[in-house]
Amino acid sequence: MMALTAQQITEILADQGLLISTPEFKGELKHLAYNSNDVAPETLLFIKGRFNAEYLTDAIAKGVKAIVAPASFTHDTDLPTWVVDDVPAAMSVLSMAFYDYPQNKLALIGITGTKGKTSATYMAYEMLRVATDDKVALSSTLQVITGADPKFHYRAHLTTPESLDLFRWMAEAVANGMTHMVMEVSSQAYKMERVYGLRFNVGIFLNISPDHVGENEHPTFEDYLEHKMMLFDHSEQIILNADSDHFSELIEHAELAVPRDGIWLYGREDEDSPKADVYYDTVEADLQGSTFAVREAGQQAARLGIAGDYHLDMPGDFNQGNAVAAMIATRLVGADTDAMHEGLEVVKIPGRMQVLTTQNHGTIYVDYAHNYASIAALLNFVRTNETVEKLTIVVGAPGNKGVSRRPGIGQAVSEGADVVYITSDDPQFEDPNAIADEIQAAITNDHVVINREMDRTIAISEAIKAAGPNDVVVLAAKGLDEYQKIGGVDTPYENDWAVAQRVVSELEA
Ligand SMILES: CC(=O)N[C@H]1[C@@H](OP(=O)(O)OP(=O)(O)OC[C@H]2O[C@@H](n3ccc(=O)[nH]c3=O)[C@H](O)[C@@H]2O)O[C@H](CO)[C@@H](O)[C@@H]1O[C@H](C)C(=O)N[C@@H](C)C(=O)N[C@H](CCC(=O)O)C(=O)O
Ligand SMILES: Nc1ncnc2c1ncn2[C@@H]1O[C@H](COP(=O)(O)OP(=O)(O)OP(=O)(O)O)[C@@H](O)[C@H]1O
Repeated sequence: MMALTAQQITEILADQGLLISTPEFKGELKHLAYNSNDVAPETLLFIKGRFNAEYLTDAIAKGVKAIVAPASFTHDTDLPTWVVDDVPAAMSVLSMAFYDYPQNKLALIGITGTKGKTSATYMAYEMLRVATDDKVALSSTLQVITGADPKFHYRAHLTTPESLDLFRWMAEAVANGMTHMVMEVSSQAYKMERVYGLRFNVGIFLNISPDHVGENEHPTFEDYLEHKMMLFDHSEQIILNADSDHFSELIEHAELAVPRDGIWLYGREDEDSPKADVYYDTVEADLQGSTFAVREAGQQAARLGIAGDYHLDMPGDFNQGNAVAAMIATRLVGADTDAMHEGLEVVKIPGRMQVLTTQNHGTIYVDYAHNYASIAALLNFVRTNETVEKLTIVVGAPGNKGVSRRPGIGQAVSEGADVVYITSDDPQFEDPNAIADEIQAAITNDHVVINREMDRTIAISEAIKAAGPNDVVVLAAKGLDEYQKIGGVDTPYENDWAVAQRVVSELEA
């Protein structure tokens, strides 16, 4: 049974330089929690975030045995308390000890980037499933997977879980015989110390663009970038996109963290990528997927042995870069090229670049793109296909969240689309029409035909009806979300994919 003695707790916290004071307590703790609702007898509770005094009363009623708290947390109980400098950091180091350092029994890949984390994570996961005969765990925005049996597949709540949950899941993965794990690492994970003290065998840095700046996120872009780059400091080997914005800052930081022969740069052939080790280029592409060639430049890269042509059964030229990063990572943890070929043939990512091909209404994409960088990348990809006549996008922006994304969405539409249906997307407490005004204000290209329809189902239906056989309709930003957040309530919504399928089957019956 998993447990920590009071002495172990004191030693670990002192070793990490986190300890301010130790209780006179000699017992053992058999459960860890950061939420009062999760307290059982013999629990050590972490007091973090905007912890309310009532939660402690609740925890005491449930039999909490001791707490780890910041100096600022005062309470008039005689509960044994470890006072620490930094509770999230303490929670991470104590959780890994409690679960007996499961990360040491897993080859661990961490993936960061403004865009493509989920996609690259699922690609690496599929390749490693083949390579390890299904002994790979996964942690992503969509799901956590700790075993091949679907009973070990959980719905995720955060991109990177709280440290306590992460180490518990890792331990479950180890107990289930998993040997590898792939996980998304958000900048928030570093900021909130959810991965404090965790080392990755391989860290992937996909790209960085302005996003995630605002209330509850990062105060500035520099803060966002700094936290993302912390993955370099915690990785044995680094895979870095040579075409990323801010590349010179990225490589400078990476080289401080890891020797050059532990850094793998990848880039697109035609981008003039600065001295990449691995180059890739499109051989053939259509609206469903692509074949791309991988070339190794120089002796270091040749050690990988992954040169050749690969087929990715998923659209979007940006997904080739995600795939190459994932390929290098899986190679470094033991996958062979057969596993890569097979994994890339089968990978599907819920709500990301899902394609519906119709007879008379062209090709429809359901995709999660929801900021300038991702919508621009998506529209640009469709544009490069010469058979496409009219490009329509259905898009909105959420209320009370990511407000700075609205002009970016308008700009991407202005640059790339022929027709737009501006609609609602989780309006919350705002008026969707006012949000639409902000998007519309940034559509300065007269060529773009603008429609406004705040009922998302109707907007999708009209966009598809108006599309001809050589057109493309992009349903952006909601992926497979099955609700609209309206006035604080998750209001059921059919989901973009289901609406599109229904509309197409009605039209083409
Ligand atoms: C900024 C941030 O990381 N916030 C997270 C953090 O909030 P917090 O510590 O302030 O928690 P809180 O909800 O105020 O509650 C305080 C404490 O009281 C406890 N509590 C609460 C209720 C109760 O009845 N009893 C009780 O004990 C809570 O468990 C918590 O420990 O801990 C909560 C759970 O413990 C998280 O749900 C919450 O994520 C918020 C909701 C969130 O969505 N964060 C976003 C910004 C985020 O982290 N996003 C990134 C992705 C970004 C990207 O794409 O790059 C991510 O990794 O997901
Ligand atoms: N490398 C990339 N560059 C630009 N856009 C991308 C890239 N990869 C994916 N996208 C676009 O971004 C969308 C989100 O992709 P994905 O979910 O993989 O990213 P993410 O980093 O997990 O995003 P988020 O942090 O928003 O959850 C995709 O649906 C696609 O439109």
